[in-house]
Amino acid sequence: MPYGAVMQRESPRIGLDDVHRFAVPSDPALRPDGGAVAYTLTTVDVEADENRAEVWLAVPGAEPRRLARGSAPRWSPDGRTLAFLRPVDGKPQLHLLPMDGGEPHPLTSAPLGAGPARWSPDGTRLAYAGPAAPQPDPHGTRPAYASPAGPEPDPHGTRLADAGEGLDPNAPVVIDRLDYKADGAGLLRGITTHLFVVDVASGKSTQVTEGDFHAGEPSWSPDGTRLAFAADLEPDRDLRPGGAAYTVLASGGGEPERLTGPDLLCGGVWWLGERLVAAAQKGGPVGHVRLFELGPGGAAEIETGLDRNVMTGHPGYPGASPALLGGDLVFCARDGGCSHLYRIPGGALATKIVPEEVSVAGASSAGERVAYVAATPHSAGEIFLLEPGETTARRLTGHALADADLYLPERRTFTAPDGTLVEGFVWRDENAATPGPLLLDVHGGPHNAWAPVLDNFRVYRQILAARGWTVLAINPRASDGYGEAFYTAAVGAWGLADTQDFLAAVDTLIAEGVADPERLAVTGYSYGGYMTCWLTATTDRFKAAVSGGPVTDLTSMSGTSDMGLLLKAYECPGDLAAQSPLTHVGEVTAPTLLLHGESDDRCPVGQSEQWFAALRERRVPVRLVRYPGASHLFQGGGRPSHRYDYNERMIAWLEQWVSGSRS
Ligand SMILES: CSCC[C@H](NC=O)C(=O)N[C@@H](Cc1ccccc1)C(=O)O
Repeated sequence: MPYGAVMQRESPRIGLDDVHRFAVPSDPALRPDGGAVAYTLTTVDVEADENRAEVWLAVPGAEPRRLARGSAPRWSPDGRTLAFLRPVDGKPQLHLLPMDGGEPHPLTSAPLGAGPARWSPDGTRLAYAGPAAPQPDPHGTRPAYASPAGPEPDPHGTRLADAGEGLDPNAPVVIDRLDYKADGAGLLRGITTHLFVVDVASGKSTQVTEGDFHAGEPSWSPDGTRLAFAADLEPDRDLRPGGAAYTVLASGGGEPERLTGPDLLCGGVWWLGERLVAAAQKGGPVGHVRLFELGPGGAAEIETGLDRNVMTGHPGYPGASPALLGGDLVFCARDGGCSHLYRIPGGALATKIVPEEVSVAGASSAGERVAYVAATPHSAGEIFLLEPGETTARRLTGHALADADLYLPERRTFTAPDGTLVEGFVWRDENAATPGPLLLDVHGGPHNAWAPVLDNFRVYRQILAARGWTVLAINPRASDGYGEAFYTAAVGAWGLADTQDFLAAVDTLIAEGVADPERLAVTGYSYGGYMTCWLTATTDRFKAAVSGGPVTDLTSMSGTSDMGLLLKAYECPGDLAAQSPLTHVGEVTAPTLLLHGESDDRCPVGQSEQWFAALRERRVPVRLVRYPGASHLFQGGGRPSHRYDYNERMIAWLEQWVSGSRS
């Protein structure tokens, strides 16, 4: 599809088919001379029911162009070669694209696939974190890696390991520790993530870390002799949260050298010039991530002057790795629902360098320039370039849905009964009849946040607004972007602490005459699915509910989720039953649609099954829709047909059960 061109649309309003029309850029890489940005563009192949990843190039003043099939482009230090990932026989392998002419050619043939490349400072080697085969099993009982039900296709090829390409799907799986599965990868069967270094000239690959742990993304020392990475090497790491910063010899054969102590839970470490910067939590796994400078004297927190969570970027949690901009540190932190880029000029506090209404999902700097990808109220993602001396970044791409007439979110502040201010966003047609039906939309986490930007999954917001609904997305306490006290305000009090925030916002819109109290509905995913069930079990306000991938029973979650221990010991310490919707399921009357990925290892489908059975037994209208092969993150990277179905069923359910809503 050429730049800017989108398939013809029949209506100026967004429709269900637009789930297939979004083109979403990610992973920008600014050329070392600052003159061009390579990035991944993800589109949908409707026929194949797959997401398609391509490497594109944006040059200021020219139309972006497609370079190659693949993802995760990285420039060589001289700017003449792009390394990127492309699947070969279903496994991501590093390829090289000479930028002064020539075809891309494969560099690696790693048995389990490679990961995104990091060039050595002299451009002779590439490091990556990728899957490593299981260690020999001393008892001889561990089967070779295999997964009977393979996960969804991964167009970027950057997932931990595709454990679905195994040998014997019927082999027993032997489990001795809690970390035997991970959402998205499924059963790990002994596969670990390790660091590899590939010689560019010969293609020879060396595994530089090994052992029973997972190594995080590598970062080169300025002299090219060592790699820094974050990992948890403790033997009982499955029993408590961990993670430390390490360095290891890039040539292989060395032991990792630990740089941080047990007081920091380190999630990433980067060599920025001569500085080693780590992103870590201090004091426990539920709280803000902060930046630390690592030196001979230990780790010193970098003073930003912000009470904001540092966002290094994870699926569903937009952000970017810290980087240098003209010698100053730049990093991402969440503010008011959006991930923003900040710069710390020498000796001063952090300053925001992006507009308020964008959410940054990746950044790359060179000299005094920084390129970033951000969602905006009008687009699910565009590439921007901030030039030296400029305060406004230039948009280099136009991947927004052309000619779509969007309902733009209105930023609102509501006051909870205890006086707490709660922010939210409202989508509605200002000409719609009032009072009208209202859908309360609850985000997951619970430490994620809604942002006032276009979302390539939730087209239901636009469609419902066109049909006279108001969609209300609230950032209640526990949301990210409002300070650490707000972030931790529902620890041990899921549902108990935040219900008032949702109801205060709903009641405000009722009092304003916008929402009809007889036509209220609620939806949400994951923690949002939890809250959907909780609100229908503990109030009688909602006429219908659509609960996606929910947590319904914290007791069974603690032994079945890949994050069960974190949930039980740190998020919901105390009385699990008191915080579980299932305790109150006998009160539910709202017809409920449950939408769940069958391969969800974060909130296993049994959570929906329990809710379904309890409602069905009491003859409350309920339907469970299971998406085969879909992980917890299927809304972002899952099959296009599943994303379409999710939106279609939600709208149909709401219109069926919230009477009088059809315009
Ligand atoms: C400290 S929350 C970590 C859990 C995680 N957050 C980010 O990805 C997550 O998946 N949250 C779920 C709900 C959940 C929370 C804890 C354990 C299992 C599931 C969500 O997306 O809402």
